[in-house]
Amino acid sequence: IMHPKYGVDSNDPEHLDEIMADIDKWGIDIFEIGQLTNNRPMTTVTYTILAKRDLLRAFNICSTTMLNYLMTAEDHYRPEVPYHNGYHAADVTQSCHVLLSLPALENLFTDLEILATIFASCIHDIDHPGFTNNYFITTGSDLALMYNDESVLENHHLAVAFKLLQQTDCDFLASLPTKSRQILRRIVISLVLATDMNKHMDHVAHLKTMVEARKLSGADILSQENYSDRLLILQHMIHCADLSNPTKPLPLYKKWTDAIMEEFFRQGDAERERELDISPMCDRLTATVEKSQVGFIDYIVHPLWDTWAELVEPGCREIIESLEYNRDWYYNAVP
Ligand SMILES: COc1ccc(-c2ccn(CCC(=O)N3CCOCC3)n2)cc1OC1CCCC1
Ligand SMILES: [Mg+2]
Ligand SMILES: [Zn+2]
Repeated sequence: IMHPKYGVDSNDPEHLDEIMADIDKWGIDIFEIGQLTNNRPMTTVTYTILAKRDLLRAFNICSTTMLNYLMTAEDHYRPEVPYHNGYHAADVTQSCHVLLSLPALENLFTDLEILATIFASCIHDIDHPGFTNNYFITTGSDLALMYNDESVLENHHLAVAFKLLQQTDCDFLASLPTKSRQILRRIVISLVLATDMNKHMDHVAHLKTMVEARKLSGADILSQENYSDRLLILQHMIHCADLSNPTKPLPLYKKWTDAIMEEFFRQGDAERERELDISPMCDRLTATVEKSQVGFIDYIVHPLWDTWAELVEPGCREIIESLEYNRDWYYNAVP
């Protein structure tokens, strides 16, 4: 069967063609893709990337099965959640796609590692309820009980994503040899677990160590055959993509900020309702949105991207410049 060009139907195919021409570019408008595909940004972006990278052919993946899986997975993102929905999944997937194509990373990863990274990105927040790990832990939720307070949401995203493969005509990995399936599953698990903010400091430290060691040994940083270093780079990559909003063109960044703040405020509303302490930045009555973004950039996003830039230099220069421009904009917008 022939499928639509990007895997999904569009109310305005010409316009979608124009937007999707920028699929390899940092700063593509994910919101517009969603509007042109009846809220299917994740399926549209992921299918297009897999097809463009020839990964469907490389692994003999049936397009119909791939689209069944992607549509079902996208249906398991919650549209009522302001930030952690299918739009964010599409954004992280497309961002990883661009980072995978950086010149410094050319020919470094195997097709299986690339497939795993794109799969991990598109499902990395699946069935996100719109509350943080901390909320589930402090409220003694079943989810926290299930995962013993350890990367609760990230473990849930992984379990849901792999469970969906058992649905009829959704197992797009069926054609992979068992060994490849096991390797892919191992990579996907470690990448989604790497998106837990609690792992952030260890990640940055670990990558810094690796970059320093490579510099000292004089070896070209990115010519290693060593699997664990390649996995470390992919973990850092998906974490950078997950925290890439402040590096995007300002109009997009501001939309992401509005969305995450609304999600945080709804958590704050629930905490106020339940007479719990209101989490930082979650109180809509006292929040300082601009100041919070400046702090987020200075303490989290900039150090993370600086470490990444050192690894892939000079491929990240525009991204860092965009981040610094946006930081100044929010700094000057502080009331
Ligand atoms: C555009 O703004 C943001 C975009 C992304 C993030 C962000 C932080 C960590 N992640 C990774 C997922 C995670 O671990 N989370 C999800 C957010 O809540 C904390 C646990 N994502 C935060 C953002 O702003 C926050 C609100 C004001 C300053 C910080
Ligand atoms: Mg997450
Ligand atoms: Zn995420």
